[in-house]
Amino acid sequence: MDEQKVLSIKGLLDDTPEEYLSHKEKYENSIRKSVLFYKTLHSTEDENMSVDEKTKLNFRNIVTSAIFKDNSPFMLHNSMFIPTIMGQGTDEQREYWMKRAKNMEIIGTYAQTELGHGTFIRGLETQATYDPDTEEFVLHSPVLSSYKWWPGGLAHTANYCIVMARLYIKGKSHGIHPFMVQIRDEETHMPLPGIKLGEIGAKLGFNTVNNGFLGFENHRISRDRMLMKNAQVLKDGTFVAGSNSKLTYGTMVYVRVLIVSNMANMLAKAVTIALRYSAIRRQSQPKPDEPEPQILDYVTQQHKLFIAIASSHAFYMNAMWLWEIYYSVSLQLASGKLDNLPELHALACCLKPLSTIDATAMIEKCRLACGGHGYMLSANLAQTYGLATAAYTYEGENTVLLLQAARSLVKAWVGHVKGRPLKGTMAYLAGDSTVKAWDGSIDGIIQSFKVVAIRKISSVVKILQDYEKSGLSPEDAWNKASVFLTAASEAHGRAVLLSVYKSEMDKRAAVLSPPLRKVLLQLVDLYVTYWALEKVGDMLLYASITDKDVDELQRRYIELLAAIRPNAVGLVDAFDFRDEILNSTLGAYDGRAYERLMEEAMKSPLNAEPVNQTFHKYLKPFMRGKL
Ligand SMILES: CCCCCCCCCCCCCCCCCCCCC/C=C/C(=O)SCCNC(=O)CCNC(=O)[C@H](O)C(C)(C)COP(=O)(O)OP(=O)(O)OC[C@H]1O[C@@H](n2cnc3c(N)ncnc32)[C@H](O)[C@@H]1OP(=O)(O)O
Ligand SMILES: Cc1cc2nc3c(=O)[nH]c(=O)nc-3n(C[C@H](O)[C@H](O)[C@H](O)COP(=O)(O)OP(=O)(O)OC[C@H]3O[C@@H](n4cnc5c(N)ncnc54)[C@H](O)[C@@H]3O)c2cc1C
Repeated sequence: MDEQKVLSIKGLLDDTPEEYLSHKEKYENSIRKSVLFYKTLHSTEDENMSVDEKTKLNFRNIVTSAIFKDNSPFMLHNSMFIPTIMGQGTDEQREYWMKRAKNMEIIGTYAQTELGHGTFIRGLETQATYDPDTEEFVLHSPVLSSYKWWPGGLAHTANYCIVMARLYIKGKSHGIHPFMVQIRDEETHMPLPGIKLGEIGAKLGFNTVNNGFLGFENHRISRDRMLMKNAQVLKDGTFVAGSNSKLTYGTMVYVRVLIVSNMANMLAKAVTIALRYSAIRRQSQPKPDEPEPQILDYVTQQHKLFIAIASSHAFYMNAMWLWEIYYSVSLQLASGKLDNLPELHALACCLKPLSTIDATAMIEKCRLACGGHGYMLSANLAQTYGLATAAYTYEGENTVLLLQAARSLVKAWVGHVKGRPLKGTMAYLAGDSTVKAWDGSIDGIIQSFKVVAIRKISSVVKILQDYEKSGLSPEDAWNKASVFLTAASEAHGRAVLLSVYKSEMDKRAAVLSPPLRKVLLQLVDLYVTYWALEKVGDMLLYASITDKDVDELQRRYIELLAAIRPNAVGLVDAFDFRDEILNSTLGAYDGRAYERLMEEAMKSPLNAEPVNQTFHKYLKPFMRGKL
């Protein structure tokens, strides 16, 4: 998709900064722009795109959706409504609904979370009771906590949604299943009878995504509205279970993978803004007889920012690698082969949390690295933080996902001890976990991260087993050990992130020009060295690092910062964000940050007049003692 084509759409870019719009105006403006933008985007995506093209388009979608400084009310339509139809619909359901959805004849969302439940899907309370007499499902929200709460676009935008509801047949629950539900009249957009809709209110970010609530009062839908690829309800009410009840969770795995690439993009945007600003900002005078230096020449500033460049590369390489796994597992699922699904689930449950934790922290560090001007909304760093930090919670709250990954790691380790073979990304757990002497090479450090993971997983399994031997139930033992279960998952995730980044770069290095190869491998070295220093406690405990080795690592880290400095601006320019997409007074390519700050300041409605009407109404009487 050509960004120039998108950006040239008349009216897409705001002349009035969104910051000065009301909550309602922000939403209305975002709808206006989404329609403008979507007409262009829509004409460029098709079924036959390659994995790489699709991902790039998603990547570009993500990049381009940044135009809004927030996300679009159409976001869930693309990122969950359509994927759920694809993944959960029968062939005929896909045929019918995909045409309508891709043509934007209907706009959908994905309604799973309720006021009372987000994490615990099996606790969802929205009911879908099958009526064999009319061959319909009756959707009902029995109590307030069963209202759907959070789905993007649900409040005023979508007219259809996938509702994840508990299926009841003849009084028996058959678990959570996806239902295609029309929620608004296609002509009038009025909520249909028995449907209550509204917006959940202002949030830290996502304020144009139109997150809403949805309540049902015995609302009837026909039998063919249950998406029946993985499980079916026959006309007479016979329930036909799917091969694996977790297949209904498939969309969430897809989005978790999408989030890893989204974090690469968000972080790239933030560090482009902060680093370009750091190149033009001059401050302080360490050498009395010299001009104020660029703040980018302060090594502390390089420490704050260069890791963000390397992390964006690491997330992107891991995301591309994970997409390949996702697509191959999806093909296997289509032919009924399920045995690689647990590994994909575990990987997504590691990489989504780690990429969102790191990206959120590093985007905030990019903001802080810009001093006072980083605090301006016109810098677009606070909004970028708001978008990124949401991903810590949505699509599976990070702690919960790390515990899911721990579940797989514990199973793998216990199986390994009993002689069962390990496979895929967990195969390294069978490796030697005793490190005789520290190996400070990149591969040596990555190996040390694998040793740390092995040791943390084996030790938390021992804790679990000791608790169970002491008489604790498996559930209580699990809860007691859960802090160290998440730590073991994080260690596994770190080992995956590091080794995949290195191996994916090695694959690409062969085709790079020597200068480019040198710079990109410096970033890999920086990333590995940074994390070895961040996790020096684990290295001391499990990888036989000595204080001399740490001293050497610190010097290497400082030298790497110095080596990367000359290419730092070029590295963020290489992310190739157009100014309109960065949408930042500090990050524009021309470096005119001060002029842009002033231009944006003058757009404040308060600057329309020299004296605000409150002077005469309140201040003057107050100052004259007349109030
Ligand atoms: C601008 C103009 C318009 C155009 C658009 C342009 C742009 C468009 C696109 C780009 C936009 C830019 C950004 C894109 C980024 C993406 C953002 C998308 C927005 C997302 C918004 C948020 C949506 C949501 O949050 S949806 C709700 C998500 N909710 C959750 O994730 C809930 C988390 N909870 C769970 O998953 C489960 O409850 C779980 C797993 C915690 C427990 O499940 P359980 O049933 O209780 O299982 P349990 O008893 O624990 O047993 C576990 C068992 O099951 C296996 N398992 C679990 N889950 C899965 C799975 N998913 N797949 C496979 N297997 C699974 C697990 O392995 C265990 O197995 P065993 O150990 O063998 O028993
Ligand atoms: C910006 C945004 C957009 C969203 N969009 C959508 C959407 O479009 N559609 C949709 O359906 N949902 C959406 N959600 C909802 C989101 O999926 C849920 O918020 C998320 O799944 C977390 O569930 P929760 O909010 O109930 O938190 P909870 O699960 O209540 O988590 C609260 C705390 O409890 C802890 N906790 C919970 N369970 C466990 C456990 N088993 N072990 C240990 N600790 C636990 C968590 O770690 C956390 O610290 C969105 C949320 C946000 C923030």
